[in-house]
Amino acid sequence: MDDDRPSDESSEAGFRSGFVALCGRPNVGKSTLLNALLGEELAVATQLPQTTRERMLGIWTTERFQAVLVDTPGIHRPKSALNKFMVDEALRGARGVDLVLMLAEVPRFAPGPAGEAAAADWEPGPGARDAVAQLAESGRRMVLVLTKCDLLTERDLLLPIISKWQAVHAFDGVVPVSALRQRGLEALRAEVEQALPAGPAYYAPDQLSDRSMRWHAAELIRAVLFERLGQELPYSSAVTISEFKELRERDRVEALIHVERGSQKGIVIGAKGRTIKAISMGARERISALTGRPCELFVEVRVTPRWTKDPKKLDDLGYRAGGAVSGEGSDD
Ligand SMILES: Nc1nc2c(ncn2[C@@H]2O[C@H](COP(=O)(O)OP(=O)(O)OP(=O)(O)O)[C@@H](O)[C@H]2O)c(=O)[nH]1
Repeated sequence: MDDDRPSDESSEAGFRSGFVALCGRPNVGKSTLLNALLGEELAVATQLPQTTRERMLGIWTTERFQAVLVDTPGIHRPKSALNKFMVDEALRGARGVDLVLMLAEVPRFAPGPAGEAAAADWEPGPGARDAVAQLAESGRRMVLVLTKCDLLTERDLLLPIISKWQAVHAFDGVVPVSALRQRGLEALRAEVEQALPAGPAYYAPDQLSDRSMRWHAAELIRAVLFERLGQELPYSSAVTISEFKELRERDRVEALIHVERGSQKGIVIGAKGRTIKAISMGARERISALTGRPCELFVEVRVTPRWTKDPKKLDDLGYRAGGAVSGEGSDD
């Protein structure tokens, strides 16, 4: 990345700073890890794969370093224009960083001898291997982060899993974590610190993300929408904010949920408007928790036919290639 930091003579000797990409297949737990490291719900984390659509910078500042975390959409084989956009975003996110964290979920095995036998035969899947191969092309330092380790039935299985991964790629380090249980985060912190070059912070120490509250509000509404309707409304919805006003006592937010068909609009609204009401209430609480202020939220549902298929409509809804990270146009 271009170094556009102002020279800061007052920066502490020994302070480090730089960029770290969080990469991996969809649903491996990138957003949950980012939120665990930052201690806030900044990135949308749901049970459904591919809920992260655009890159966002999470700013992780400690006494010793500032790591600018690039949360990328999952790397997968794209079919639609939206999916292609997401994969391009992920690979773009890995370019020019100081460290790539390749996240992979630990495999799950039954306890006992049957599980041990299955573990002996286990190999990382073709999708994850593809992702590693694509990321390796960036030539960056790459650490494997084995996620969701709380789901591992026996700790003894960890070493064989790690050696199978090391046969796929010579990673610069391997860190098992559980973001949900806050385990392994210290070891990860040490890996990150070690990979960052000496230099002053890029952002103010209290800044948590490069995105506006407006953007986070749309993401949080999308998170609630996915949680409530994920199975019924897979990936055909988008959220835009038509107004975000900071009033004296509260924020006033007007949002549009875009779906592709009239029938989907009916699902989002629900019988007697119950679903949309529940979505608004849930999202209002989450926005308030992030801003620390009361929030008044108005949500409307609009049909935008075929928006996931049409690059022009993606652009209109804010999924703009390369536009997610400010000042990075020269990377494209
Ligand atoms: N048990 C367990 N579940 C986890 C952990 N981390 C994440 N999960 C769950 O895994 C699911 C996916 O997590 P996300 O953080 O949304 O994954 P992601 O990689 O950002 O997903 P994409 O949006 O597809 O890129 C969610 O249901 C999380 O609660 C963990 O440490 N342990």
